[in-house]
This record gives sequence, C-alpha cells and structure tokens, in this order.
Amino acid sequence: MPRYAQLVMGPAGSGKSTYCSTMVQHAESLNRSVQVVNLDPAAEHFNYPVMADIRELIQVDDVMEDNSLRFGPNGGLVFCMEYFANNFDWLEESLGHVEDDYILFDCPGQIELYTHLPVMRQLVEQLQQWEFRVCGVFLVDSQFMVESFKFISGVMAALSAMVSLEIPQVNVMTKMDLLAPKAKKEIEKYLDPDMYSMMEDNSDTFRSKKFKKLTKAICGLIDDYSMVRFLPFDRTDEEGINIVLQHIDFSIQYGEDLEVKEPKEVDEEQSNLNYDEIFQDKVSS
Ligand SMILES: Nc1nc2c(ncn2[C@@H]2O[C@H](COP(=O)(O)OP(=O)(O)OP(=O)(O)O)[C@@H](O)[C@H]2O)c(=O)[nH]1
Ligand SMILES: [Mg+2]
Repeated sequence: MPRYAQLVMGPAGSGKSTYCSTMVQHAESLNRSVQVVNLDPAAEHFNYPVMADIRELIQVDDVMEDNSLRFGPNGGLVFCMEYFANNFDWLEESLGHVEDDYILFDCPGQIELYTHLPVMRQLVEQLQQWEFRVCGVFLVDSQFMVESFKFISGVMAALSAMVSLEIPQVNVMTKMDLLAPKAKKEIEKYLDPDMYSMMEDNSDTFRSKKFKKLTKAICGLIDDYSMVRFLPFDRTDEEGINIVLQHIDFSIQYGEDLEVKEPKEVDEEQSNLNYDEIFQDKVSS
C-alpha cells in the first residue's frame, strides 16, 4: 500500500505553517488522519501537533553559536538541511512504517532550497523509496500578487520548484481572506492567468527593449504549456480548502487503493419484513 505526502513549500511567511494546521483541522472534520512533520530547523512556533520535528535532530541556533562554523541564519539553515540530508535514517525512524498514512512536511522558507540546492530533491527521492507518493504544494502570498510584475516572479519561483523536483505540484495563493472584495476580484485574473494579456498590462513599465522581449518570451512559454495555475486558499472557507485538498489527492491518487468500507449490517428479519410490506403494498394497489 502506498503512503502519501505533501511537501509544503514557498517563500518565507507565505503561510506554510498556517496551511498545515488548517489542513490538519480540515482533515479531522472529514474523519481523516493527517500528520505533520516540521522540517524547519529555525521554527519558533506552530500550532499543530507534530509527528516529528527536525529540531530534535539539529537546530539553527546551535549551528550559529558554533565558533568553528560561524554561520549566519541563512548559511546556518543550509548547513542544517545538508545535515538532515545526510541523516535521513532519523526521519525513517520518526515516520515508522505505517501503511496508508498521509503526512504534510512543513518546509523552511528559504527560496534557495527550491531553486538550486539538492536537499529537497534528495528528500523527494528518499520518500519515494519509502513508497510515498509525493505532491509539492507551493504557496505564494496573495498580498504580493496584486501587480502582474510580482505575479510573474511568483510564477517563476513556483516553476523552479516544479522543474527541480519533478513531482506533481499544486500552486496555492494564500491569505485570500485578507483581500478586500475589490482586490479579490482583481486577483481572479491571476488564478488562471492568460500570460499574454499579463504581458500587455506590463508593457508600459519596461524601460529596456531587451527586457521586454525576455519577459514576453517567458510569458509565452508559461502560457503555451499551461504550466502554472493557482488555487485560492482562504483559511476561513471550508469549501475552498476542500477543493485544494481534492486537487492534491487527485494528483497523488489518494483514495484509489483504499479498502471499500463494508455497509452496516442490516438486521435480516427486519429487511425481509420491509420487502414483504412493499410487495404487499404493490399487490394491493
Ligand atoms: N489572515 C491570514 N493570515 C495568515 C494566513 N496564512 C498565514 N497567515 C499569517 O501570516 C504569517 C506567516 O504565516 P506562517 O504560517 O508562519 O508562514 P510560514 O510560511 O510558515 O513562514 P516561515 O516558516 O517563517 O517561512 C502569520 O502571522 C500568519 O498568522 C491566512 O490564510 N490568512
Ligand atoms: Mg513556518
């Protein structure tokens, strides 16, 4: 039986930890069991119960305090993640061997992890070896998406994670509840974007012809391959949360191998009685 995982990624402060706790609560309301693993060695607080916490293995503060290493916060994080990649047996032990489990991995926000460092890819390959079906969930803060310029850079970040990890990926626009109704309407065009018109919106802002050409080529590429779409995520909207979960479940085929639940046993005498009654009714009418 396969196991299922969501790799929750995205820039710093995009809402990854909040997404994880919201999903856990939502799953609970559906009677599903979803667990969370914290993979952020610099995490200070999150409000979900953890199944495993990378800080048990290594903490950024300890690395930064080490006089022989002398790392700052970002270098410290990279060091921690490389240490983690060399110690996957810690994760294996923490996850156990439960079949059919569903785990969210709350990742750190340093964008370099998703652009060029090999750690996340190594993690994906390792999880796949442990029979996990992994879906990337890339979060982008809707607050930064109200201008098409910023939107294109968000799309590029999501794309770079997609290209480097080679797993199904669902892109999510978070904090939709913070948008004013007018901005919400405005942002709808970014959810299923037509990149060519996005490019036209921007065309006055380009100073250099070369830059305009490059942006046009990027927009064209994204559009031609329909590579990026965003789902809105409003933590107060259960239905919207469910749509996001369904997209992810579909991409990792969650539910296809689940055992069919037996219907409740019906009292045999009672069921016979009902049929008899129906039959009698039919005959007499
Ligand atoms: N209103 C609202 N606030 C949100 C939402 N998601 C996150 N926030 C707020 O945004 C801030 C950052 O959220 P986190 O969930 O910690 O973001 P993160 O991506 O885990 O951040 P890092 O781990 O530091 O990269 C917190 O103050 C959250 O309360 C949302 O859907 N709606
Ligand atoms: Mg976090």
